[in-house]
Amino acid sequence: MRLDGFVAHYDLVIIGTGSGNSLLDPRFADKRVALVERGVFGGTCLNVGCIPTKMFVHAADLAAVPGHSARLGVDTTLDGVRWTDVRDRIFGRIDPIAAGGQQYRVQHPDNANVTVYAGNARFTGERTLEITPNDGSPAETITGDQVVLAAGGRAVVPEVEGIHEVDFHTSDTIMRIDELPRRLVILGSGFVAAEFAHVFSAFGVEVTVIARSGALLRAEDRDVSQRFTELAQQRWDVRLDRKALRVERHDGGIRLHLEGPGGAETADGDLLLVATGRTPNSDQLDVAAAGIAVAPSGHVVVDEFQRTSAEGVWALGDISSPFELKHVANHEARIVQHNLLHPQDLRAADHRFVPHAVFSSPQIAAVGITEQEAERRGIRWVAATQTFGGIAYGWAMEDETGFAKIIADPDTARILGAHIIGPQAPTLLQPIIQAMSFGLDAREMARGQYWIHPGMPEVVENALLNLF
Ligand SMILES: Cc1cc2nc3c(=O)[nH]c(=O)nc-3n(C[C@H](O)[C@H](O)[C@H](O)COP(=O)(O)OP(=O)(O)OC[C@H]3O[C@@H](n4cnc5c(N)ncnc54)[C@H](O)[C@@H]3O)c2cc1C
Ligand SMILES: NC(=O)c1ccc[n+]([C@@H]2O[C@H](COP(=O)([O-])OP(=O)(O)OC[C@H]3O[C@@H](n4cnc5c(N)ncnc54)[C@H](O)[C@@H]3O)[C@@H](O)[C@H]2O)c1
Repeated sequence: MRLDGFVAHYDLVIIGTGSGNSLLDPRFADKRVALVERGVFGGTCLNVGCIPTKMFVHAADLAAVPGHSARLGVDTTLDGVRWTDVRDRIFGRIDPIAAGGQQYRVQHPDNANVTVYAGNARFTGERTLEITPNDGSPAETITGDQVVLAAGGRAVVPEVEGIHEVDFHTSDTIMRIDELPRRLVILGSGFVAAEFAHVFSAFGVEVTVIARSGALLRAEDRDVSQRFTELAQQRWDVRLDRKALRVERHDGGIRLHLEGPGGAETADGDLLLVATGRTPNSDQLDVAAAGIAVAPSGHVVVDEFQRTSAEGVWALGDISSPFELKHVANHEARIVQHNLLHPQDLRAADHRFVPHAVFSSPQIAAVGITEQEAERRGIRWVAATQTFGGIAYGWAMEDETGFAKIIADPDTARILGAHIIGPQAPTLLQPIIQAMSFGLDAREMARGQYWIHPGMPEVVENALLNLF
């Protein structure tokens, strides 16, 4: 039993068990640590993000095979998609990992120094947090010499009239539904929209995508975004330049009222997926009460060492990073880990060449600047493009839509950016990330090594050769 007014003090308090959980290793064994998690242990990527989505994408890629194999002379048919089997296989593998991770921290002797709080943390003062346990027991106050904010973000729900009166989904819930809908309306046209549109359409669902702007994935290089939009229009009902005005229940599902170039219109679906971005959880943590500065976007402000504006408070991952990507959260976790252990030898995070990939169909991967950005920032550049169809493996596949574009500095030949749309795009991008990170220039990269023939990386080799 805790006495009234009891405050538990720790050397280190970590809020969030996504990337936050990976901070702890045997080097922290002599420290008293509190680990606070209000939701499912393991955070977004494991439970509702990268991992399950890519497991669905893999299944969707298999379901999509009959759509493109016949023109190569291989007739296949899709006999069916056992949605609940797909779903249960995925979460039957993921849920035990989350449960096992929690059990390890709570019960294993390795973690004798760690106290796990299953509850919501909120700052009430400098490095002072009130924890409201999930089980309804009384709130507790804890303090820490060091505090790490790894509390991530959450899906944003836009202010569309009636949205809270219908049963809409976000990426948190759509993967656990009990049956496939006949029709799915997706509001938004970014990462989540592109990946789920592919998954559900490959599984036979009629998908409508509602975009505010004139293209899908418009943060990508303009040619990539345009190509993706053209291809999407062949598979899905894509509505561009639409404003969502109102949503209502209709015919057992939903009806979205839109305003577009052609005036008023509606989009009907059995389910609505809201995919309009994410916001950091800094507000719910009440970081202002601890004197922690926040940017207008809601991201906690950090310096190059991942320190916040408050003494002894660090932040990493989606709560402070506008990239909102797991590899960035992982990198920042390693930096915070080092800096906690070596306060006299702080390391800076490296955000120079942060890549991303969209696991839709086709796949997209990019790193560095776009031509549009180079123009905006007054950077001199040269760009070259290579189609997949123009190299042996892509030609063999009869790929007619994929390409790789590489942007370089005309004087130094340093690579400034790369944008790939087509099969295996994330894998093909990796050597370019490596070249940028280690300062290998485009000429050297193209000519100073062998490229396996006829391997798909020849698309990168030829884009590089086309540059100079
Ligand atoms: C559908 C989807 C697909 C994605 N796919 C990819 C991908 O393919 N590749 C990629 O790089 N990134 C992907 N991401 C992004 C990636 O998941 C995130 O960047 C990453 O998980 C962020 O990690 P984090 O540790 O910062 O936060 P999280 O993993 O979100 O962890 C934060 C934890 O803090 C807890 N928490 C929050 N507030 C409190 C509080 N007040 N008290 C106690 N606990 C709290 C939360 O419950 C959560 O468990 C995807 C995201 C989504 C939504
Ligand atoms: N493969 C990956 O790495 C991956 C996959 C999924 C998600 N994620 C991460 O999760 C984050 C969230 O993904 P997301 O797709 O929700 O966000 P996003 O920022 O990629 O896209 C949001 C979309 O919603 C639109 N939008 C915003 N407000 C709107 C409104 N009021 N009405 C209509 N449309 C509106 C935007 O124009 C944009 O198209 C991303 O930032 C990404 O970093 C990454």
